[in-house]
Amino acid sequence: MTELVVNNVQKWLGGLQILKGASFTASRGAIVALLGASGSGKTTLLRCIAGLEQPEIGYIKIGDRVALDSEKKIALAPEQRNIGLVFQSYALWPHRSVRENVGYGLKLRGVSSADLAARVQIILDRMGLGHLADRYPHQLSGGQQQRVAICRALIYEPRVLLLDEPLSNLDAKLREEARYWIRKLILDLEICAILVTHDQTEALAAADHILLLKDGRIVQEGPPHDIYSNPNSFYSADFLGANNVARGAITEIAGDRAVIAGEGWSLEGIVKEGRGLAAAEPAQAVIRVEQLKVSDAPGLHRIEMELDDSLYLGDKWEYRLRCGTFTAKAHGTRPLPPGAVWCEIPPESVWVFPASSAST
Ligand SMILES: Nc1ncnc2c1ncn2[C@@H]1O[C@H](COP(=O)(O)OP(=O)(O)OP(=O)(O)O)[C@@H](O)[C@H]1O
Repeated sequence: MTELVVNNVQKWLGGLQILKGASFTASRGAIVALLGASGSGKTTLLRCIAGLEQPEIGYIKIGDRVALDSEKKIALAPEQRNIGLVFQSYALWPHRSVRENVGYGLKLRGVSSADLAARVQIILDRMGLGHLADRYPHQLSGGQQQRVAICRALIYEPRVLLLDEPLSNLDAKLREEARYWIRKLILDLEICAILVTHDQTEALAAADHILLLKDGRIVQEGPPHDIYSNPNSFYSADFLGANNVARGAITEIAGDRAVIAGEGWSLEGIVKEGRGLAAAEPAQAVIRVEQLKVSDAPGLHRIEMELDDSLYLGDKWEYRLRCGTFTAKAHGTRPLPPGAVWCEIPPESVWVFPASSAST
């Protein structure tokens, strides 16, 4: 069931157009990640949904209420929108206890103290914070503070939960745990969540649907697996994953197959974005690091490369490889001596784009 409709949202700030027509829908029991480089407009879009920014153009519906309709001059205030907001900084009140932090919004809305106490206790217990109700924020760990911030947003029973980089203040281990339990919580509560992140791993792991933003536009959207395995532009391909990028020129092209080559190397690949690709034109290819397989013998789709070094990464080894002007990384389970190796690069994993598509 659709809980959030965002249509053609356009926003100017300081004379610049920051959002250039964002449209998407989100359903109950699903997490949509707004992913993109710094400055791509993720937070601005979230703030427009929350009502903290007012777009000059656009339409936003939350549940069954129209929150924004620029044509009809409708713009609901944040507290009328039935949303919960969690900020990166958590924004807890330092001089209020956990119980007061979570319940304060309800108190302002005139909820009776008995009802308020019961609702606060239920949500704190649910999040494993019941025993910390009388503590103050400075007496809590970062992870606990984050849970309090989420309780405070959920206490209103919002239709849509908006999360702005909620995990970025946690250390790496806590972050992994937090994205698991936040996902579980949202699925259990069957609410709709919009998660702003610049961390691709977080978006891939936590979201059901990713919107990839660039310069105020959604340049690709889809389930994490689709975005990862079928990027529609160089930006999408290069933003996600760990990649090797080969820059050269097209030497052959027929349909969706092309050969890209540079000084001392040549690779067969598939054309992911045909616009502007022709023989002799500059081009670039993205190859996910995990697609390269290093071996010691020639074979189908194997090219000879020079192995410069093997770096120990703990759970694997990283090989630094070179073939003319093409340099690459690959992974393996053991260190290899420097020298000539054969590297298997299947054409399906060599995604060819025009050189100019770096900026689109
Ligand atoms: N009040 C403002 N006045 C002018 N420009 C602004 C204002 N707020 C944001 N911007 C600009 O809007 C663009 C988008 O900012 P936004 O914070 O939405 O990006 P973001 O994708 O969330 O980035 P980050 O990951 O760094 O938080 C940036 O170029 C930013 O400098």
